[in-house]
Amino acid sequence: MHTMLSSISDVYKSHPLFLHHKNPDLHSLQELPDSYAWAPSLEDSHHHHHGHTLSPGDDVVPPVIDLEDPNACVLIGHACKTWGVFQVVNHGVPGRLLDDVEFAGKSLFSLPPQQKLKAARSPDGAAGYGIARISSFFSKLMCDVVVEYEEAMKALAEKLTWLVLASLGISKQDIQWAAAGPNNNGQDNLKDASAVLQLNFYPTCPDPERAMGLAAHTDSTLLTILYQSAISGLQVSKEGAGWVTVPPIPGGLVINMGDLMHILSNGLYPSVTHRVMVNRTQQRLSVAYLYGPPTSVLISPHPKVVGPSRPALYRAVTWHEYLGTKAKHFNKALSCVQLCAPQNAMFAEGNDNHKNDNSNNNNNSVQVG
Ligand SMILES: O=C(O)CCC(=O)C(=O)O
Ligand SMILES: [Fe+2]
Repeated sequence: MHTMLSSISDVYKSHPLFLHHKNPDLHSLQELPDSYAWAPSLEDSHHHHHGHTLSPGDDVVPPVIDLEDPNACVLIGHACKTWGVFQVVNHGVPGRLLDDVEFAGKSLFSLPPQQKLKAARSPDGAAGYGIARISSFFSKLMCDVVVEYEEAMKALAEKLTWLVLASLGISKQDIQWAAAGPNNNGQDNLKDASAVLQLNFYPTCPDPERAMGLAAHTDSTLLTILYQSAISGLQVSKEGAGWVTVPPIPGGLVINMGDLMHILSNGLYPSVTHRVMVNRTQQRLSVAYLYGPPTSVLISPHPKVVGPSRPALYRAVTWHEYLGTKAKHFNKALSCVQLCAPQNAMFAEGNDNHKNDNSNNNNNSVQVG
């Protein structure tokens, strides 16, 4: 389920998706339908890639960062570099609001299928009930909570974006599209940022070993704030450790780096690949706040993270264009906007005469669109 916050609906209009519920009533299944049974390779990854290459004492879960810690910025930078994901506590979003949004989401998904389908999302729509790209006339039921939640998420997403960028040495003044405008009382603001609120519901599954809640992907965002309630299921991919479960912590929020941050940071903060496993006995609700820049602003490796020894790895792209690339090429989308092979470019040392410092070229600036 999606609630539309900005011109993302214009983006979706240009990339219609024709998706249908094959089994609208997944609550009553005794057996896994064939259409939900994934290839055996899934089982391999269930059992064999689970932290076995790490020695005891290694970090096996993404860091939990206290946002009131004076050192939070440094901790965030380290987490972005090594994991691409972290959890935050003391983030200022009241536990009561998290409970309310969870309750509202659960009531929404527990409506009879025929009632939910009345709010089905159209192929070119951003709002409505549906599969994956999914919000609604039901939002009336939960309007106050959703509006309050969106406001809280927007404030937190801005704060986190500045912290992530600050950890790269990028300040507010360095991001033109996000700078304070004449109309916002001189307050720094990610002006006209775009966002989508997505509620995901994972029913219990009679055969969780053979099914997938949400397939492995990266988010096409700057960052995503995820509330996963108390039920685990989210896994992130970490080099050397395989799939690692992100354990739910009370009141915690999961922060994922998305593809646009990957591009903006010139690959220093890679977007995290993640997926969701299903559960035999417990249904699961998650609330994702997918946060990005205004959809028509060009995003490219920032001049502060581009230099003679580290040329820009990606070309400039708008979120609008990138979502189109993602719709077409899915997990290959980042490589579609890559400028040169990473082995030639990434952290190349003593090799600078073969490269240009592109920092004055259009491709490397963040422009107001
Ligand atoms: O349900 C989750 O924990 C993750 C959801 C997710 O990855 C997404 O909505 O993009
Ligand atoms: Fe995701």
